[in-house]
Amino acid sequence: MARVLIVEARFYTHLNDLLLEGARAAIEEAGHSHETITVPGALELPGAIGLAAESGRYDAYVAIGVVIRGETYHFEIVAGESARGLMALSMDGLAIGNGILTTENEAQALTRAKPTEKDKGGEAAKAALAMLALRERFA
Ligand SMILES: Nc1c(NC[C@H](O)[C@H](O)[C@H](O)CO)[nH]c(=O)[nH]c1=O
Ligand SMILES: CC(=O)[C@@H](O)COP(=O)(O)O
Repeated sequence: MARVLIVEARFYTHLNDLLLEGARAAIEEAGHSHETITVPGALELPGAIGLAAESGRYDAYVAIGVVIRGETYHFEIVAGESARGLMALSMDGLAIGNGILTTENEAQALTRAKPTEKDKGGEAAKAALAMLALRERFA
């Protein structure tokens, strides 16, 4: 049984709850265990996963968050840098699924967060487990 850490950036509570529902369902359906920690925003997700990875307690990681464009360039920073940070950790060999929504508006985020619609939380969890299986194949 794999130990999966879900790291959520709780910036939009109702959207995160939907993403978490999908991610947890996917992990449980695959027969693995999970726990969840919370950080303030998407920019903190890569750092939190990096810290957790140093503990050696987890086999895979799912990043959950929602970044919705506002009035300034900050969207590009938050969306781009959180993704870049996760990619860097993945290239270091961590099994990570990216469930950070980056959307123009809340309606786009909602349809992607709902497990009954695009289920991006579940998709990210499945991606993390796929990368874990791949790592075990090459071990
Ligand atoms: N605007 C959004 C943010 N911004 C906050 C940053 O992620 C970060 O927590 C802050 O800059 C302090 O370091 N975060 C999101 O997750 N979603 C947003 O839409
Ligand atoms: C993605 C963001 O950082 C955004 O929500 C912040 O909004 P604004 O650009 O209007 O400050």
